[in-house]
Amino acid sequence: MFDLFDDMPRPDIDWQPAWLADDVARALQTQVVAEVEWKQDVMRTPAGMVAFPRLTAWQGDPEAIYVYSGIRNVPGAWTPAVLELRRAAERASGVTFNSVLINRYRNGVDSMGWHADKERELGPEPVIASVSLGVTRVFQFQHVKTRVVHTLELSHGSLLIMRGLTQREWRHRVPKAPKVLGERINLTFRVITPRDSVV
Ligand SMILES: O=C(O)CCC(=O)C(=O)O
Ligand SMILES: [Fe+2]
Repeated sequence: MFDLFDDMPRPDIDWQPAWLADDVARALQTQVVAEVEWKQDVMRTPAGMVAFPRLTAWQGDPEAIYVYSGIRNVPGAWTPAVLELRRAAERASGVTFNSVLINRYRNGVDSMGWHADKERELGPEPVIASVSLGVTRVFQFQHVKTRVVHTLELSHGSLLIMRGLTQREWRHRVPKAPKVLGERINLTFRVITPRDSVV
C-alpha cells in the first residue's frame, strides 16, 4: 500500500483486506443489521439540530461507560453476531475489547467527517479494530502536521487495526461518495477505561 522508499509519515496500522471469507462476512452483515438497535443521533449546530449522516449503535460491557457530548452513555448488551466479530477481532489483534461503536452508512450520502478517536476513555495509544461489511467505501488518513493523506478502500470483510500514535498524529474520515448506492456497516472495537476509574 505504501511506497517502501519514501519518507512520508505513515500511520501505525495493520490492514487485512480479505480478513473474513466473503460468505461469512455476508451472513454476519445480515445478522448485524437485524439484531442491532440502530439510533439516529442528532447534533446541535448554529442552524439548529441536524441528523448525523449515518445510523449508530454502541454495545459493550456494563462498565464501559463513556462521556460523549457531555452525556454519560451506557452501552447496550452484546448481540450474537457482534460478539462473534469481537472474538475474531480479539484473536487477530491480541487485545481484549470491552466496547464497540457500530456505524451504518445507508448509502454513499452517509459519511463520517475528519476526526481522531482520542477521547480520554480510550487512553493515550488506543488499539482500535475496525471491521467493514458491505459495500466498499474510501477511508482516508490525514497527518495532522504535514497534511499528507493516505487513502484506503475498506472492502467487505476487511480488518483495519489502528494503534500507537495513529489517533494523536492523524485524523481519519469516510468521505461522501454520492455514486455509491449500497449499504456499509463498520464496527470499531475499542477498550474503554471509564472516567471514574482513571487515576
Ligand atoms: O466507518 C469507518 O470506517 C470509520 C469509523 C470511525 O472512524 C469511527 O467509528 O470512529
Ligand atoms: Fe474514528
